[in-house]
Amino acid sequence: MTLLDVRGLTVRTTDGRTLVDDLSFSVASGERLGLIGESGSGKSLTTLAVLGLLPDGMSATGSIELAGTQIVGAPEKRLTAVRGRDAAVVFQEPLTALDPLMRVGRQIAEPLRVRTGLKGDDLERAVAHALEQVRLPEPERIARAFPHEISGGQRQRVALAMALACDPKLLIADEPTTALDVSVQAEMLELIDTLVREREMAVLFVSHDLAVVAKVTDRALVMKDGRAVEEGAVHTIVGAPREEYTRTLVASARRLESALDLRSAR
Ligand SMILES: Nc1ncnc2c1ncn2[C@@H]1O[C@H](COP(=O)(O)OP(=O)(O)OP(=O)(O)O)[C@@H](O)[C@H]1O
Repeated sequence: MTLLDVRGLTVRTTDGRTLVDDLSFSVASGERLGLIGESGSGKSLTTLAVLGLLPDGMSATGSIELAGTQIVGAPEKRLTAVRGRDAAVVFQEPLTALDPLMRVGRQIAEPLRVRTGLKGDDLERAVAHALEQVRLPEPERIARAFPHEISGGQRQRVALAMALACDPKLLIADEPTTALDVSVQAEMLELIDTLVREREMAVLFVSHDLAVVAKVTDRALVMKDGRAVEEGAVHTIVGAPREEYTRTLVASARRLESALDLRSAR
């Protein structure tokens, strides 16, 4: 069953620049699609459009159907109902999602309360459980902390716990490991992979890094200058890229990988 169906999506600025150009793709329930492309290719704007979160001065045309709801042109009330329940997002920078002045536990409690109706001690236990699920040690301590009192990797886990709190059908992950130290990137990727598999959740995974996309997704869509260049199974894209641009991405991922191998061998 199709969960997300994007047809002819075009994002323009009010001064007439086209940043996403006639893009079409779909994601089935439980499927994992990677959006890959260099910086500026339009990946983030595409995911923001899916959530109806385009910045001021930009508008979308075309069609985005998410779990049966038309997002393009939808009133804010309809978008609020969709966010969290049908699709939730983890951004590159966890502080985007977190309120700096609110304790972590309260930030997770709010979406949990809305979805489950839990209160008091039950809600507190559910918060601790949500923190344990993203493998945070000492959940009670983390729940009492403010975002600046925990590490970047822990903050990203908290942002993931918030995104998962409403049990969305689609998780959008926009470069979720890019801002993290290399040492915790692999752990975070593994965690996202495990949690979405357990929940049979669909994923739209955005990255400029083909190696990362290959780890978490089944299919990938390659974007360049706001357009789709190539789409297919990840192993086909990596093993036999058809387009010149994709070949360049694959080659640079290989170069990086071998450079890292050389470094770790030292
Ligand atoms: N708020 C904005 N105002 C004007 N132009 C923007 C804005 N946000 C993005 N753009 C432009 O839109 C294009 C696509 O940006 P987008 O952020 O979607 O790319 P991306 O592929 O996600 O790259 P990155 O990984 O660097 O975020 C770029 O040319 C960018 O400069």
